[in-house]
Amino acid sequence: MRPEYLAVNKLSKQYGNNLVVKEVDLVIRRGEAIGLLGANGAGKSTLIKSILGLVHSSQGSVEINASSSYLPEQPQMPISLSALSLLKFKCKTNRLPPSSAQQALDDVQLSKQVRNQAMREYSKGMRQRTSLALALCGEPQLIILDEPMSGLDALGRAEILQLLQQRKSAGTAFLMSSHIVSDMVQLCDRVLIMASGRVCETVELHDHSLEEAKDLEVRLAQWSHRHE
Ligand SMILES: Nc1ncnc2c1ncn2[C@@H]1O[C@H](COP(=O)(O)OP(=O)(O)OP(=O)(O)O)[C@@H](O)[C@H]1O
Repeated sequence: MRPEYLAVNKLSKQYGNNLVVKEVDLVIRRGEAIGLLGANGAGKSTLIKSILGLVHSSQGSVEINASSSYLPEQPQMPISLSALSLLKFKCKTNRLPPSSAQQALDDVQLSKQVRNQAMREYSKGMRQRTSLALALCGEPQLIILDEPMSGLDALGRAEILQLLQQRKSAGTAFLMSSHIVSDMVQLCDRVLIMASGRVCETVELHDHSLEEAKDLEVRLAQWSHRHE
């Protein structure tokens, strides 16, 4: 059996009296991609932050047995730097070969000219590609992505999806939240539908077809209505 990269057991998170993540169980193995789907406020980002220890979980346990990286929903970028300087800095602090910086920026298709400009001059899509390059740089075994396609146009989404699929085929594991069901269906093996902090249903994907995407949309709408 493929190694377990992430094991989450009965994880809960409470803000004041508000229980926003409720007893979530989750296992991700090498080469698996798991999607988190849910309406605004369902608890996806809080679950991700609790897994990463960025917020203290109220209950439960998390085991990560892999090198990992994280793309936040709203990355804070040092905009006076260029993407290349930022990636080179990451390589230095993580003891990665300097060539990994150029490689990651090639992978996300940020042009040679743009990667040398200060990020304050970037469009939203260029910033998102830079954030993705940061998450992919050094080829971590487990990559956690909170809304990775945010700000990308249709072609950009297709390019990034293809890149993530290649990494997955090579054994990288993913946990990804997104509102774009069609993207999620193309990459993921399983999708966890969340509503009011709880995983209401786990949907296994088989042929990654349009029909599976439509079925997922219907299930998401049903669960989200029940928890309004
Ligand atoms: N720092 C915080 N303090 C108090 N409540 C919070 C905090 N962060 C999030 N919440 C609450 O937790 C709940 C879940 O929020 P979360 O951001 O995890 O949802 P989400 O599913 O990621 O939503 P979206 O799709 O809009 O990004 C919401 O009710 C939100 O108001």
